[in-house]
Formats: sequence, C-alpha cells, structure tokens
Amino acid sequence: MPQILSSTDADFEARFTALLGMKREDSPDVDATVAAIIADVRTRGDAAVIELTATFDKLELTPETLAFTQAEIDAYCAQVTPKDRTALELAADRIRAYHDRQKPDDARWTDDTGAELGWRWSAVSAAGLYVPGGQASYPSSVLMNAIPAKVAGVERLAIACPTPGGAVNPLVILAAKISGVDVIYRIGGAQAIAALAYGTDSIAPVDKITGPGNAYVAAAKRRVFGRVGIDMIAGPSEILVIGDGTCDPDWIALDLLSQAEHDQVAQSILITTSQAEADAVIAAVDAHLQVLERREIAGASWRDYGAVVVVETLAQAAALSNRVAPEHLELCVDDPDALLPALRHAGAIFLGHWTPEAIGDYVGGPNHVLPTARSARFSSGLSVLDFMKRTTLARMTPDALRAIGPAAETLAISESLQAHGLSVRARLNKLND
Ligand SMILES: NC(=O)c1ccc[n+]([C@@H]2O[C@H](COP(=O)([O-])OP(=O)(O)OC[C@H]3O[C@@H](n4cnc5c(N)ncnc54)[C@H](O)[C@@H]3O)[C@@H](O)[C@H]2O)c1
Ligand SMILES: N[C@H](CO)Cc1c[nH]c[nH+]1
Ligand SMILES: [Zn+2]
Repeated sequence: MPQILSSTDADFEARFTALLGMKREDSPDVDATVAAIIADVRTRGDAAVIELTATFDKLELTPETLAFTQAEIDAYCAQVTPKDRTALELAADRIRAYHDRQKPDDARWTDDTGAELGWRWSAVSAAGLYVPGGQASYPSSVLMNAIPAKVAGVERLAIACPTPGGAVNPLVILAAKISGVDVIYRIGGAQAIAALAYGTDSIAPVDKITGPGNAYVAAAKRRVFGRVGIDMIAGPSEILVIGDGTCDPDWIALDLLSQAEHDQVAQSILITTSQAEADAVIAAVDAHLQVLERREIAGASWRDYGAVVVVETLAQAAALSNRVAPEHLELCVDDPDALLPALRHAGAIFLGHWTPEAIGDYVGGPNHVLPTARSARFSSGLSVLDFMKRTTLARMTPDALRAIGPAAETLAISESLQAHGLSVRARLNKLND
C-alpha cells in the first residue's frame, strides 16, 4: 500500500515532511560505492571499465569492443521495423522543432560612454550523453540528449549506454544514428561517467556530461562535476498528479504507474481534493498491478514510495506540490490554467486530462531529461543551453576609458591590487599625454 495522508489529520504535517525527506537515491552506501568506482577508473582506465562492466552488466569487453563499430551500427539499424523507424523519426522531428526555438541570441551594444559590450554563445566541444540501459532501454533518451546537443552545435557526441548481458535495443543505435552521434560505448553506471569525465586509453574525455540514470549514475555525475560540466541530477523518475475528481481514475492510475515502472525507487504521488477519486485510483492501481508486465518494479515503487494525499482545496494541493518540486506534474483537473499560476517548482507540467506524461516522454517535443529529487526547486530540464556557454565581450574606446577607468583604479586600490590599478592608469596617462 502507498502512504495515505489527509490534510485534516493531526499528524499530517509531520507525515508530509517525512515523505519529502525520504531517501530514495542519495544514500551514503551508493555514494561510497561510486567514489570507489571513479577512483578505480581514474587509476586503471580501460582495465577498470572492462572489469566493472563484467561485474555489473555481465558483459565481457576488450578495449577494441568498448565502442560499437560502424558495421555493427549498420546491422542493428537494419533490424528496426519501418513502424518503429517512423515513430522514432516523428519523435526526433518534434524534439528538434521544439529545441530549435531554444537557440539563444548573441547581443552587442554601445553604451553612453562609448564602451561596446555584449555576449556571445558557443557550444561545448564534446559532450558525453548518458543513456540508461539497466532495467529498461531508452531510445527516446538518445534523442532527448543528442538533439539539443546538435542544435547547440556540439562537435563531438559520445553516448554511454549499458547493454546488460550484451542485449542491444536496435532502436537505441538507430536513434543515435538519426541524431548524429559520433561514438556509442556499451558501458554504463558510475564507470561510464568516470570514463567520460577523465578519459581512458580508449575513451576520449568530454567537456559536459548530460542525461538521466539510476542512483549510481546520479551520484557519479555529482562527483565528477567540476572536472566536467553536468546538466542536473536526473535520477529515478517521479510523477505528481493533482486531481479534483474530474478525471477518469483509471487514467490517473496508469499515469502514476507509468513512472513507477521505471525503477523500484521511482516515486508516484496523487494529491486530490476528492476522497472518492483517491479511493478509486488506489483500487485501479492495485488492479493494474496484478497484470502489468513490470509489476514487480512498479509495485515496489508504489508500495515503498507512493503516496495519496487528500486535501480540501486545489490551492492546498498546489502548495504541497511546490514543496515536492516533482520531476513531472500532471494537472488532471477541470481548469488547469486556473491552477497553473500557483505552481512554481516542477520539471515539466502537463495540462489537462488529455495530456498523459508519457506523451512528454516520447513525442511531445519538450525534453524528458528532467530534474528529480526535489532539484526542480533550482534547476530545469535539459535544453540547448545546457550544451552552450556564454562568453562576455567588452571593448573600451579612449572616451569610455576616460569615463569609467578612474573608478576602476579607485576600486583596485581599495582591494590593494596595485597592478590592476596601474594597468588602467597606464592607459589613462597615455590619454593625458
Ligand atoms: N529523470 C529523468 O529525466 C529520467 C529519464 C529516463 C530515465 N530515468 C531514470 O533512469 C534510471 C535508469 O536506471 P537503470 O538502472 O535502468 O539504468 P542505468 O543505465 O541508469 O543504470 C545501470 C547501471 O547501474 C550500475 N549499477 C547497478 N547496480 C549497481 C550496484 N549495485 N553497484 C554499482 N553500480 C551499479 C551498473 O553499472 C549498470 O550499468 C531509472 O531510475 C529511471 O527512472 C530518469
Ligand atoms: N519518464 C522518464 C523520465 O523520468 C523518461 C522516459 C523515457 N522513456 C520512458 N520514459
Ligand atoms: Zn517515463
């Protein structure tokens, strides 16, 4: 059974706070394991990656087989059915169209002193794209990572994707080909993140690592940050549905299960103003859990981390949702636009009964790599900007330097940084010659 809470219960605040504090992924155990894996890869390079892949993915590799060859890529792509290819291409087109709109503009202007100022955006040179592959395979995550990187103009794209026991989903390979990826490594987990960050003899290091993954992947990304850039913590999936009793409870149940089936530590929460809806959704989830293919994973997630919260008003629901800051937020209410202004913290919001979160996972257009573990309070879903950085530009003229240079000199003296002041003064003196 999930946790069942009612806002009128005396212990509601304590129980809701405990729900927020649940440790689903950042446990000290995971972090200690990840620290040891990263250290091993830094020390032993390919040998460590190969050994860890044998341990965790039950796959024997050599330095020569770490990456798929072109012949393998072509052979896997040829296995994809026309129906699957068409669906993948539709998804790719929609994701590209959405992300094309995110391209930022450079800026350049001259202020009233004559100083020319601005900024210029440029792409990182090489990106490492993590595509999960432990408990499920994710062709869609290939597109969600690679397309914004391409739109940004990244020169070299490397994918890391585990293939447990050597099992390969041909759609993952086709998605990589469609989106212009340069190399696909069949490695996963913390060892893949470490290899992309630090490099090995066979794996060239990248500048930025993006993409979702399980708790080990998320912990590894936290640890390599600084050596490389990362997008965000996109860990085990989450969904929060706000209901007002107007949606089919079966639809809500399936939406909750769609994220629960990702991982035993995924989290699905319903907050509703209707006790009848809460009861009906719980019953519908139970019914689906009898037959769902991934019922073990989804059932464990629902039992251990699921929650149904009954509240008195939608305003209350919105306030609680903001405290959760979920990865995905579905507004299964009669008037989602009326509720939207009250919702500040969520990775992605899905408006109305006709917008299942699963559309966003595949074909909606927005990115499905989204912040989890309450990090939507301060970060956003993957975008073109994650693959770019902004460089500022400045050009002084003699007049501009005359106007603002003395203030710089004064501030340099106040910081006891003599050379700073002198570098400005040398030019001002020249102007006074
Ligand atoms: N937030 C998002 O945007 C988003 C998007 C898609 C998927 N996801 C999440 O990605 C995750 C995918 O997880 P997954 O497990 O299927 O694939 P994964 O590729 O993330 O993880 C598999 C790897 O985990 C490592 N691993 C597993 N057990 C380990 C252990 N005991 N010690 C050390 N390493 C270990 C192995 O190296 C293995 O290769 C799910 O949690 C899913 O919810 C999130
Ligand atoms: N819901 C996941 C993000 O949490 C993304 C995904 C890919 N495929 C299916 N779902
Ligand atoms: Zn999903």
